[in-house]
Amino acid sequence: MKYLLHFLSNARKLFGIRIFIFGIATGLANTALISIINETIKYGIDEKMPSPLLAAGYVLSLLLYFLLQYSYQALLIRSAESLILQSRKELIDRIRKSSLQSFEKLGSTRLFVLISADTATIGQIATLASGVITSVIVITGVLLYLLVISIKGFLLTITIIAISFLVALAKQKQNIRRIKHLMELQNTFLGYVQQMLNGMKEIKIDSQVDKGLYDTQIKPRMEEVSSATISNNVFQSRFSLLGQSIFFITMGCILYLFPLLKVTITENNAQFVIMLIYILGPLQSLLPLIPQFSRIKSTLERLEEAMKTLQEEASAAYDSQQAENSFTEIRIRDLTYTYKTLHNDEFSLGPINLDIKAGDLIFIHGGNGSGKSTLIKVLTGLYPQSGGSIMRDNQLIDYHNLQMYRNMFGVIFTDNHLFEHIHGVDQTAAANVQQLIRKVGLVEKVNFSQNQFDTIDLSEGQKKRVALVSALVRNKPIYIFDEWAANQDPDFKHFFYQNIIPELSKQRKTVILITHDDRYLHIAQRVIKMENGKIQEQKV
Ligand SMILES: Nc1ncnc2c1ncn2[C@@H]1O[C@H](COP(=O)(O)OP(=O)(O)OP(=O)(O)O)[C@@H](O)[C@H]1O
Repeated sequence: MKYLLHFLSNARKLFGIRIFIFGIATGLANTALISIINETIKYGIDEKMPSPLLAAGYVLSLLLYFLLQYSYQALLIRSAESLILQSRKELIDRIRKSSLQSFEKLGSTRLFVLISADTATIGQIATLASGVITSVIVITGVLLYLLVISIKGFLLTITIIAISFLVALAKQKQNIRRIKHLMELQNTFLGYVQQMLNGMKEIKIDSQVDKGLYDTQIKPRMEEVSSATISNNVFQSRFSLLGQSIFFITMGCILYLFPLLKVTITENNAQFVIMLIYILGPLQSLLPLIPQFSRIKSTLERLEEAMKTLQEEASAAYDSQQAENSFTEIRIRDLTYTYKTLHNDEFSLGPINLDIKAGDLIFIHGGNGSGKSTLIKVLTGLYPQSGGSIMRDNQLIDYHNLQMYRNMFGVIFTDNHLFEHIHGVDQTAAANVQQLIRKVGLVEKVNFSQNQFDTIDLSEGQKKRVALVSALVRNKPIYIFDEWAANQDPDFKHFFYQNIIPELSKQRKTVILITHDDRYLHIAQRVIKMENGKIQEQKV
C-alpha cells in the first residue's frame, strides 16, 4: 500500500496536471460533437435543413477534438514511458543498493521479470487513466444532455450504469485473486525455463534429463499458465459483454416492450436510443478497465513486495567511489555468521578471531563446505556478520565506512562474473591491461581497446586469467582469490603461485588465497585451516 501511494504520487508528479486538463478538454470536445450530431439528427428526422450554426459548431468541435487528440496522444505516450523509466530506475537502484543476502533471496529470475515485463505493465496506467478521464467526461456530458431532454431517460441510464458498475466491482476481488494466481504460475514457469537455459549442456548430453525436466516441470507449468490465462481473459472479456447486454436489453425495452406496455420514457425515443449508443462506447471501454487496473495493482503489489525484500543496505557511504588504498591491520574479533535456511541443519561460521596485516600472504584450505567462501563474504563485508566485529586500523567497520572498506578488496570468486569492460578504471591504469594480458599468456587470444576486451568467448581457465587481469589493474591493497587456480593448467598454475603471487607480495599487497593445492602451501607466510566453520592457524 505504501508503495502504491508512493507510486501514485510519483505518477502525479510525472504526469503533472496537463494530462488531466487535456483529458477533460478532449472529453468535452467529444461530448460537444455528440450533442451537435444529436441535435442535427433531430432536424434530419423532422426533414428540416440543419441550422448553419450547428454545422459551424460541428466543424469547430471536430477541429478542437483533433487538435487536442494530436497533442494528447503524444503526451500519453511520453507519460507512459516516463513511468516505465522511473519504475525501472527505482528498481535497479534498489537492487544495486540492496544487501547481497536479500538479492539472493529474491533470485535473479524474479527480478528480471520485474524489470523487463512488470514495469511495462505499470506504464499502461497512463493510457488507462486517460481512458477513464475521457470516458467519464463523455458519459457525464451525455447524462447532462439527457437530463435536459428527459428526466426519466436520465434516471434510467444512471440506473443501468450503476448496475453495470456494481456487478463489475462485486467481481473485483475474485479478479485480483485470479490475476495474482496467474502471476505466481508465470513466475514458477519462468524459473524452470531459466533452469533449462542455464543447464542446456546437461540437457543436450542426456535425453532423460531433457525429458524429465520438460515432462514433469516445464510442460505442466506452461499448460497451467496457458489455461489460467485463457480463464482470466475469458473472465475479463465478460465484463464488456456485461455492459453491452445491459444496454441492449434496455434499448430493446425502450423500442419494443415499453410501447407495448404504453410506458413513456421520453417524447423522442429515437433520440434517447442514440444517446444510449453514445454512452455504450465509453462505458464499454470503462468496464474492462476495472480488471486492467486490478492487474496493474497486483503488479504494483509484487513490486512493493520485492522492494521490501530487497533491504537497503545500511551503508551511509554507498555512493562513495573512494577506496582506502592502504591499511596496516584488519582485526577480526568473535566474528560469526549463520545462514537462515528452511532446514534446521543451518551452517554457522565462527567465532573467528584473526589479525590480517598489510603484506600478509595467507592461504586458507579446508574441506568442501567447511566455510571458506562464507568467511570471505563476511570478512569483505558482503554478508553482515551475525556477531563480533571487524576493525580496520582501530576503526570499527559499520554502516559509515562499509562501502569504503569493501572497496579495498579485489576478489575473484569461484563463480565470478567476467565483465567485457573494465568498469570504473581510469585511462592510465587501463594502459597496463595489455601488459597484464601478456603476463597471463593471452596475448594471442585477447585484445584490449576502448576499455573493453575484444572477446570473452574463452575457455574457463582463460576466462579466469582475464578476470585476474581485471582485478590486478584495479591496484587494490588486498586481493582474495577463491580457488582461482583450480582450472589452470599445471604450467600456468606454477607460474601463478611462483611468480604472480610473490610479485604481489613484493608490492606489499595483502593476498588471501583459498586453495585445495596443498603442494603450494609452502609459499604462504601464514596457513589457516578451516573445519566446520572454525579456523585454525597452522605452523608453516
Ligand atoms: N546461500 C546459502 N544458504 C544456506 N547455506 C549455505 C549457503 N551457501 C553456503 N551454505 C552452507 O554453508 C556451508 C559452507 O559453505 P562454503 O561455500 O562457505 O564452503 P566452502 O568451504 O567454500 O566449500 P567449497 O570448498 O566446496 O567451495 C555449506 O555447508 C553450505 O551448506
